[in-house]
Amino acid sequence: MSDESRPSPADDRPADRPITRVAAVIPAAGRGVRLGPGAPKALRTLGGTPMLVHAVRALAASRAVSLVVVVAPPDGAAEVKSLLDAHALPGGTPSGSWGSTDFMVVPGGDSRQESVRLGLEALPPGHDIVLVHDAARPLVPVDTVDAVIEAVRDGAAAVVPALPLADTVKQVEPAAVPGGPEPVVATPDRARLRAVQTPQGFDRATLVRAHETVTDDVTDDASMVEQLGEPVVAVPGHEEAFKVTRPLDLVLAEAVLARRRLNDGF
Ligand SMILES: Nc1ccn([C@@H]2O[C@H](COP(=O)(O)OP(=O)(O)OP(=O)(O)O)[C@@H](O)[C@H]2O)c(=O)n1
Ligand SMILES: C[C@](O)(CO)[C@H](O)COP(=O)(O)O
Repeated sequence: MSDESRPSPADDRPADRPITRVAAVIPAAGRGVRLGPGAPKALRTLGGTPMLVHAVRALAASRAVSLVVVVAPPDGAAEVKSLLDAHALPGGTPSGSWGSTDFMVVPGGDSRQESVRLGLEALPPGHDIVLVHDAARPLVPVDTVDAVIEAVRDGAAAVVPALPLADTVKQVEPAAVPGGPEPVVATPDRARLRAVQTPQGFDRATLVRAHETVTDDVTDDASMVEQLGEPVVAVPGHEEAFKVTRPLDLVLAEAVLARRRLNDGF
């Protein structure tokens, strides 16, 4: 069975635990400059299917996720809506819904942070847990999505999936001339560092407050919650939740998809 259709354990909660509805915001408005010339990154294909469709399927694979808000390129919301309608899950679901997961599309902004904020503003009431997931991480396994949801349901205000580093990391000073040697000033203890992925999961009120309060340009939502002084916890991430950023990442993503298809026999 594929990761896209595998049943999700995230709803197997004890009977006394209240149901908390989960929504996901998928920022997909980036241009993909580092990937090179072409369509906006989220609309480029992997295995013949747009990256964004893989990402929405990955989130919708969790039974806990009842709404996905896709944040499209600023002038591309209608195109993205048509694309998602055309790729709705098999079974003849109505427009705007993939199985038991509804979706909506809103236009994004100039930065990831602004796009996430616009997605959050569009969220209807009734979803108390919000995941934020990069469209550029199309192959995240459902078990990782569910682990993040579980940690928020267990009481964490902010949760990030994260992996230990494979490389030693150096802190450097800027080079004297562009492209020149960069003086190394420190080697942080790798054992205490993590590479952070998405989906990141939040208590909705905390995430909204973070986006209302923090004005610095930051690269992930959890760091905004850190700036509020609220605790953020890391849970194990997954190698297949990597971000498609540069051309070589596309090669890896195609290989992962091909392996899944071989394993699943389709
Ligand atoms: N104005 C922006 C910029 C980024 N993103 C989204 O944020 C996620 C992570 O960003 P990144 O991988 O950096 O994507 P791009 O900004 O498209 O890449 P680049 O920096 O190479 O242009 C992606 O899903 C991207 O679509 C967004 O919604 N709105
Ligand atoms: C949110 C993120 O994917 C966590 O690793 C990352 O920070 C996005 O960074 P980018 O520079 O926008 O690719």
